[in-house]
Amino acid sequence: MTQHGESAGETVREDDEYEHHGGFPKFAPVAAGPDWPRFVAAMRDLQDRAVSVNVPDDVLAEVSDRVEELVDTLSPYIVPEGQSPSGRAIELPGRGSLLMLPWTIEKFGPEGVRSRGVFRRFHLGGNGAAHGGTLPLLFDDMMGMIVHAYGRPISRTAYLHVNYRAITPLDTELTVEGSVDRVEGRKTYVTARLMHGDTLLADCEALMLELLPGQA
Ligand SMILES: CCCCCCCCCCCCCCCC(=O)SCCNC(=O)CCNC(=O)[C@H](O)C(C)(C)COP(=O)(O)OP(=O)(O)OC[C@H]1O[C@@H](n2cnc3c(N)ncnc32)[C@H](O)[C@@H]1OP(=O)(O)O
Repeated sequence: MTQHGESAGETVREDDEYEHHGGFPKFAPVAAGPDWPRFVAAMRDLQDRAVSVNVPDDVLAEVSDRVEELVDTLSPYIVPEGQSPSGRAIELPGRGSLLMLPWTIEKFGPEGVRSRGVFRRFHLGGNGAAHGGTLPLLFDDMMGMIVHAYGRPISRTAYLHVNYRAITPLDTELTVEGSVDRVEGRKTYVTARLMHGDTLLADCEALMLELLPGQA
């Protein structure tokens, strides 16, 4: 058997590598346990605090001890990609993933996807506006979901073009909506718009390329 690489100190065989690395992992939706939403919500609050406080040294030392304890408590439960509820609990804000914007999907189908939510203090760029880098994160995840909801095979973003049309406020309910414009062979062209009421904040066009067999 051909040997391709090392993982966590173990040699990975070709058949294992195909299953875990050589193709895109197969994700299945999951119903997260009752405390997962609470855990993720508390972690989001913690992130907000982490970027917004100015803490006395003694308080910070104590908090750091407790955070390090939490990290140690969770460490034995690390699982491979695709096995955590994170990102797979589609009914939760941000699909239950701390990385994703904590937005809730309102519409999900071949005609398009719409999601609603707020940018929080954690997403602050400058002068009260969302950081410019957080919009592509929102759009890129939307593009993946739009392609998925359209029934296209797993595709990767080849490009993502964002036009920033107006300042994106924090703590303000916004919507993002998009759909497939056209499909040309492996290429799916997708567009989406970020709105505050009737005001266009940003729009985005992406080229999503269907993966070839074996492409990751
Ligand atoms: C669990 C329950 C929940 C379910 C509900 C949620 C679902 C949720 C799903 C999420 C699904 C994941 C979504 C991941 C979305 C990412 O964010 S992926 C991460 C970001 N993207 C990447 O890392 C991609 C990196 N790039 C690559 O891997 C490779 O470049 C690609 C994109 C696979 C393409 O490589 P390739 O297959 O070798 O393609 P190549 O032959 O170069 O080009 C093919 C054609 O596309 C054109 N093309 C390629 N790149 C470009 C470009 N940048 N601009 C213009 N044209 C281009 C070429 O010119 C060529 O055109 P033709 O000559 O055929 O006309």
